[in-house]
Amino acid sequence: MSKTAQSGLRTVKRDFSINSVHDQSQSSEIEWLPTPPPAPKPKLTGAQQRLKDIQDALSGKAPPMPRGGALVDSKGVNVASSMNTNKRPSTDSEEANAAKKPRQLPPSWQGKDPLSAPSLGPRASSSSGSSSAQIPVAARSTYAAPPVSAGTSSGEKKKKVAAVFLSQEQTQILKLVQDGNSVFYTGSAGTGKSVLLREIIKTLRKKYVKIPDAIAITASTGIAACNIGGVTIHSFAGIGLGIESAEDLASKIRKNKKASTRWLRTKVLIIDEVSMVDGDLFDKLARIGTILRKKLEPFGGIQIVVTGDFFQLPPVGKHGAQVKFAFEAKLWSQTVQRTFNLTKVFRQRDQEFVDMLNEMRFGRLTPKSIAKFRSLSREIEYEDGLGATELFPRREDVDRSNSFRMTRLQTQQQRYTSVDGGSIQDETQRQKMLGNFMAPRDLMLRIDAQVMLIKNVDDTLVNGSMGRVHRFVDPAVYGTEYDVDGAGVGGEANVIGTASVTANVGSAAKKGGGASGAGQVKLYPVVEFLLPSGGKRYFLVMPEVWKVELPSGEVQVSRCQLPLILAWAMSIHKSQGQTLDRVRVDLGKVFEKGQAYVALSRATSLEGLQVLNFDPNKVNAHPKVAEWSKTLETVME
Ligand SMILES: Nc1ncnc2c1ncn2[C@@H]1O[C@H](COP(=O)(O)OP(=O)(O)OP(=O)(O)O)[C@@H](O)[C@H]1O
Repeated sequence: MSKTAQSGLRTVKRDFSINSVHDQSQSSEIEWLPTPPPAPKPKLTGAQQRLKDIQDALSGKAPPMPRGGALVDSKGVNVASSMNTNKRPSTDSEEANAAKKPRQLPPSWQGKDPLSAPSLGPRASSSSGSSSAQIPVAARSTYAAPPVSAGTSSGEKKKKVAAVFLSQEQTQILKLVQDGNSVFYTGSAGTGKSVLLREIIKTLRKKYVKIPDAIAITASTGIAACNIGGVTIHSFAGIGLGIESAEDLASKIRKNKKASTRWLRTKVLIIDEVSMVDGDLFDKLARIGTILRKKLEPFGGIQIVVTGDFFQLPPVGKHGAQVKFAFEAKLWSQTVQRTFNLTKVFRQRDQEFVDMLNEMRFGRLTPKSIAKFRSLSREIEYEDGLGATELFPRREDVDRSNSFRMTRLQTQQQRYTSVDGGSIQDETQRQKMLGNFMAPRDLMLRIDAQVMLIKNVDDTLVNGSMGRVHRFVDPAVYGTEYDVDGAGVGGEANVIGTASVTANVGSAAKKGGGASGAGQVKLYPVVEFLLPSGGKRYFLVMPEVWKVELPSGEVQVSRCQLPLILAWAMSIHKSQGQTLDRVRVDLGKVFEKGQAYVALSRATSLEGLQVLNFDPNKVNAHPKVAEWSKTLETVME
C-alpha cells in the first residue's frame, strides 16, 4: 500500500511533551470495531432476552415495543452492537436444523433445478444515472472493477474484525485524552477524526468501567450524534432550544432531576462535529457547567473532548455573517487546553486529489486544480452495473432520485417497516429524532436495487459498502440446498444482522407487489456487495437496532430496521462522515459554504468522482474559518 497521503497543512499545535512516556515511533494496534462501539459482552441470559424482544417485536405477536428501551438490557447494552456478527451462530439449533427441516418453499420456487444458477440478468436499470441524459457530459470513462477474487467470493468465511493501526498523531491524542486533558482535535476530511473518536470512547469506557454515565457522548446534530451512538448536545444538557441565558437555563436544569444529575455525574463530555455548534451556545454550556457544578472552570471542570472540521458544515440555522463558530466563543480557549491538527489523510491515497481537496477547503484553488475538477464532469461507466451515489443538498431531491430508479426496476419487491421504540413521548420530537437515523422508517427494496450498507461488519464490508439486491430469501432456507436462487453463487453462510432470530420472524415487513407467491414466509434480501479491491461478497441482511441513548442508559429513541439504504442518491448532510468509492455531485445545486467540500471529500479517488457544473465560486471557505486557521498556522511556526 502506498504511503499515506498528507493533508499538506501545517500542524496547529502539537505539544506532546506531557506524553513523554509514550514511544511515539510505535503505532498501537487497535481493534477495529463497528460504529457505535460495542458495549460489554452481554451475559447469555441477557442476549437471549434481547433476541426474544426483537423476535417478538418483529413478529408482531408481542405488544408494541415498550418505550424506554425494550431493545436494551438492564445495563443499557446496545443490542445492535452485541449482534454485529455476520456468522450464523453454530449453537442455534433451529438454524442448524434448517437444512434438514426446510420450510415449505414458495410455490414459485418449486421445480427449479437447485443447482442452476439464476441469471443475474442485465443490470442496466441499476447503472449510473437516470438523470444522466439531462446533464452535459464532457467525456466518458469506464471503471472496470477487478474480477471476483478467490478469497472474496460468496461462501467465504467471516474475516476477523480488522485491526486498525492508529497513526502516531491519533495515538498521541488518545493518550492525552486518557490522561484527562481537555482537547480539541481537527483535521481535513478523511484524516481519521471519527476513527479516533471511536477509540477514545472505547478507551474512556474502559477507564470508567464502573461509572458508565461518566462519559457523555454528544454531537451538534442528531445525525452526527446517531453516527457515534450518542445524543445531541442540547439533549444532553437539557436546555431545549437553549435560547435563554445561561443562568436561566441552569435554573431550568436544576428542576429537571435527570438533566442536573447528568451535569453532576459527567466526567468527560465529548462533542463531535463542533463546526455546527454555535459559539454562543458553547459559552452558555460552559457557564451552565460552572453554575451547576459550583466550580469556576468552564463546564464546571468536566474534561472536554471536542472534534470536527470548521471547514465543513457551519452552525445550523445561521447563514453568512451571522454565523458564530465555537472557536469564537469567549470560553473556547479557556476550555480547550490543547489543539491538534491531524495531518495524515486516510480516505484518499492519491496525493494530487488530497492537494486539490485541501486547496478547496481553504478556497484557494489553483488554475490547475480548477481545470482538473472541471474535467471530472465526464460520465463514468462502471462495468459491474453499480452506479455512483449522487449527493444532493436537499432531501426532496434524494427521495425523488431514489424513487425514480426504483420505479424503473420491474422486479420483485419487498417493503420493510421499522420497529421503533424509546422513551420520548412527544410525537414531533420523536419523529424528528427518528429521522436522524440513517435507517429509514420504510425501506422498499427490489431485486437489482442499488443499496449501501450502513454498519461496519469487517475490514472489507463497512459502513458505505455498495451492493445490489440479488434476491429475497426465507432465512430458514438461506444457504441450504433449498435456497434455489442462491445455488449458483456458492454455499452462502454469511449473514449480517440478527441472524439467530430469523427462523420464526413474522411479518415486520409488509410484502410489496410481486412478492413471488411467498405466502406467509418472511423474505429478507441477499445483497451482492462489491469490495473496494474488486470481487463480490453475498450476505443475507437481517434487521439491526440503532438507538439514541443518554449517559444514564435511557434510550430516547430506537429503531429496528435492515442496515441498508437505497444508494443511488443521498443527502450531503447524511453523507457527512461517510467514505464512498463512487460519488457524483452537481455543484449547481449546492448553496451553503462547506457543502461542496463535504460532498467532494467523501470520494476516495478521482476515478470514482464525477463533478457536474464545477464552479470555483461555490467552493469558498467561510472567511472567518479561513482567518482563524491562518492564525493557528502562524502560531505554529
Ligand atoms: N489509523 C487509520 N488507519 C487506516 N485507516 C484509517 C485510519 N484512520 C482512519 N482511517 C480510514 O480513513 C477513512 C476516513 O476516516 P474518518 O471517517 O474517521 O475520517 P474523518 O476525519 O472523520 O473524516 P470526515 O471529517 O470527512 O468525516 C475511513 O475509511 C477510515 O476507515
